[in-house]
Amino acid sequence: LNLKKMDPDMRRCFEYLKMTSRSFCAVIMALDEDLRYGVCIYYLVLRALDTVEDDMTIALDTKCALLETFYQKLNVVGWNFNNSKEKDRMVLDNFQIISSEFRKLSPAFQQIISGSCRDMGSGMAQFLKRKVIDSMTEWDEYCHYVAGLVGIGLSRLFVASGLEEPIVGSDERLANSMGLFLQKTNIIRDFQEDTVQDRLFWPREAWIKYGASQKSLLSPSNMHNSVACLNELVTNAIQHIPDVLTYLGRLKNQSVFNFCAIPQMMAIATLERCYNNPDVFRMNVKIRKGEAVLMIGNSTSIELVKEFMDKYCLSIARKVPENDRNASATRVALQAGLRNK
Ligand SMILES: O=C(O)CO[C@@H](C(=O)O)[C@@H](OCCCCCc1ccc2ccccc2c1)C(=O)NCCCCCc1ccc2ccccc2c1
Ligand SMILES: [Mg+2]
Ligand SMILES: [Mg+2]
Repeated sequence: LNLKKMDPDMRRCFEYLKMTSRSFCAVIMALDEDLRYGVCIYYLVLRALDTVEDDMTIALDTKCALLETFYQKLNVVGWNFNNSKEKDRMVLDNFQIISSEFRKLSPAFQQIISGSCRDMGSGMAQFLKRKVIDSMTEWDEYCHYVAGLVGIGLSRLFVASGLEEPIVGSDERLANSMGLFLQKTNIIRDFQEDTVQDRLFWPREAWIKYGASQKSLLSPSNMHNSVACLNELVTNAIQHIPDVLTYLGRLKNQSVFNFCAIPQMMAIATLERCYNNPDVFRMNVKIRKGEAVLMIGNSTSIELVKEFMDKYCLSIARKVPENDRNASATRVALQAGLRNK
């Protein structure tokens, strides 16, 4: 990456990427040239939008209006937002740098990124007004807005760049599943830290069978039920694996494949660590660094990815408790993931 040749504003955008994304920075930097710039700006624009969504100090009506109109700020020269208290507020404080680089992208890239931001902002506003996520269908809907749309937008960027075939961008169900698998894994893993901050992302239709409220799953006396609820949500998430493998199998460009495969590998490894694990209710369960490094080196072909996927699905299958009420559903979901050999 030739930081010398790059204009100073774009250099600053890569700095913001490094500082606000632990898990996506390296894989974005590894993308082929023009995709790298477009995806970096795409990330920063949506991270800025998400930082507004996450900021509990912004009044509800102010926040909803800002989320719904945020995409228009991409064309307001000099606009930024410096009232955020969030950890990633630097992308809002310096939004005018990000939007100035956005306006240098190709019209095709600009249209994809702006449309994605518009749809995500309106979906986020919709869910802010609902307060809780009720049914499993609403869980899929929320994850569609905050992550499925990213999979769809990225797929369109891959096609617009000429590096991937049209079907990658037109099959929105598979692209959506790429996002849902990642976001559901995050929501499952982040349960403890989200719940103590009163951020409720676990669907009521699931936890209502195991406790009086999402918070009640934190109480040690309820641990058997809490773990059963956790296992039910992991079972729901692994149902996206066949779509993920089909999507990855269609990719032709090596840098695009690595960019798409590595986050999915991190997700299945995280789900394997979370499954049937009471630590999820005490701390943020992380995969071991060595394991992550091993996966990154071995996620370069669909055959290797399928081998890794099988390894983790078998490891989860070995942990399924006989008396878990979802045991058979979990085994069926794991079989579907394995059958995709
Ligand atoms: O605040 C935090 O630190 C975490 O926030 C989570 C939340 O608030 O729920 C939550 O915020 C979601 C709203 C903003 C989405 C920002 C994003 C993320 C990754 C990208 C990767 C490439 C390009 C653009 C991207 C945009 C979050 O970051 N969840 C992590 C999972 C999101 C996955 C997005 C995604 C979807 C499909 C993909 C397909 C291939 C490769 C990467 C993919 C990445
Ligand atoms: Mg966030
Ligand atoms: Mg958020």
